[in-house]
Amino acid sequence: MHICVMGTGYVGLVSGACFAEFGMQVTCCDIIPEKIENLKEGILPIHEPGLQELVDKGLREGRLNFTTDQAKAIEQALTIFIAVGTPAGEDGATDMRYVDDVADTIGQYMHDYKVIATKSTVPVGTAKRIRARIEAVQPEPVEFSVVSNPEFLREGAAIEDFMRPNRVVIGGEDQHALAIMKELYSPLYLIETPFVITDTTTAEMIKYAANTFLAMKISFINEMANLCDVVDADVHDVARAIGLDQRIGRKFLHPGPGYGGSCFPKDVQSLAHFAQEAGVKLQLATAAHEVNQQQRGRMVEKITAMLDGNVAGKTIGVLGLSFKPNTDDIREAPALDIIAELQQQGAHIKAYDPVAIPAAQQVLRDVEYCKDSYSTCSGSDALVLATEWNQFRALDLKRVQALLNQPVMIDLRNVYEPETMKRLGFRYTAVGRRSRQRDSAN
Ligand SMILES: NC(=O)c1ccc[n+]([C@@H]2O[C@H](COP(=O)([O-])OP(=O)(O)OC[C@H]3O[C@@H](n4cnc5c(N)ncnc54)[C@H](O)[C@@H]3O)[C@@H](O)[C@H]2O)c1
Ligand SMILES: O=c1ccn([C@@H]2O[C@H](COP(=O)(O)OP(=O)(O)O[C@H]3O[C@H](CO)[C@@H](O)[C@H](O)[C@H]3O)[C@@H](O)[C@H]2O)c(=O)[nH]1
Repeated sequence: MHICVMGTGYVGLVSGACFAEFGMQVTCCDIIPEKIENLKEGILPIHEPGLQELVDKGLREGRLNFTTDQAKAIEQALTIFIAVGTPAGEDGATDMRYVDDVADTIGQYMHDYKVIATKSTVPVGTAKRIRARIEAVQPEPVEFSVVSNPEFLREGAAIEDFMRPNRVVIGGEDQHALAIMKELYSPLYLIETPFVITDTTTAEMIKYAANTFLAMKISFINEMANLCDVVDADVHDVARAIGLDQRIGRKFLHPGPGYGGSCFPKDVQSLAHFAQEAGVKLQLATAAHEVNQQQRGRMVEKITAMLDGNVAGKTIGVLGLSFKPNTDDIREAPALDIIAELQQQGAHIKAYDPVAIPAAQQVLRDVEYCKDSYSTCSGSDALVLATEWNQFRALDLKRVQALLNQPVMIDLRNVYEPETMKRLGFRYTAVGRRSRQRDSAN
């Protein structure tokens, strides 16, 4: 089956490469010519484990193509996936311009029946909006189906998430389109993937409900961690113990500097915004967002407190710039806001990230970018662990201590054990970790 994917960001590239791996004939389109020229040569715009191998294979075996020729790609395909960005607009509303443009392009170049499947995260009502736009620009009326097929992949684990999803959600209004969609995902039946088949509006709603619930879990544990800090309890034990209750679950209860990335921050706000437009006030979504915003400020306070209340003139080494490990994506990365605030307060910043430095250089000025963790420590008055890349989990702590001007570490991802750090002679703080020796009963 021939499919066309509109957009070569994370979702477009991963979906395209994975559908090609499933045996489909895939054409990925973008409006940025140099991106497409690079992709034709196998040069990827993003760092995602496993993606290079899949793209190389798809190109080599002729199942994966890249083009700016949208007319031809639309003409050839039976199913067209929309995978363009839906960034936050004003007041948390979703900026729909890219989705609208794609719908117009599809309408213009469509000459026979197509299934138009939205993978972008879009506000409730978008399927109807896409239908109306296509009908308005079609040169002559041609039948088509609009389907909502939200994507749940995580950056850094995108291939695995696409190939072995917890579920596939397909929202559609007619059986013919649903049958075509099920056929596309048929390899997943072999691994007994649950399919949720529903209407388009419900499918659109599911994506926001999932992301907002996960964001709420993170904000909840961050609030618990902040309280643990004050009452000297240990949030790891709290998270583990509550998570062992299967009704709660252990995942997404890691405290830290708050969630970042291109999804949770914008999607939580977008849900609250379109709910409000529908006359419904979503207090939990709003609270999750507010807690998340405040968490970054709290991290700055933690760092400042470890430097005697004043960072002016001090050098702070920061490990990790991307919003999470295994990606070079810095969209809404907590590290960036924290660095900007520390700079505002007069600190000099040294920073290292395994892959995100080129992206960070575009937005963060006056940072001394380093070649590895140890050169970041050298001459710094404190070390901040901002993103939990694996290589930061296994630092030679004796060497770190020797290189720092003073043995101060602020671990925003709770990678190290407070007691071990204390034993090694560090002045160490984390997020919600108990700092004094445990009771003898423990
Ligand atoms: N990033 C993720 O992990 C993830 C996961 C699930 C869902 N989503 C959702 O998927 C969507 C895409 O996210 P992303 O991170 O891949 O986006 P992105 O912004 O990284 O990439 C979007 C791409 O679309 C291209 N584009 C814009 N207009 C176009 C047009 N008219 N025709 C063809 N291409 C066009 C852009 O040039 C860009 O390359 C968003 O709605 C996002 O919320 C993202
Ligand atoms: O216990 C946790 C788990 C995550 N995070 C943070 O939350 C953010 C998002 O992490 P994650 O969900 O792993 O990455 P994303 O790639 O943003 O994926 C989310 O957003 C995607 C886009 O909608 C969805 O497809 C995924 O299902 C959803 O997990 C990151 O800043 C993490 O550091 C925490 O602070 N604590």
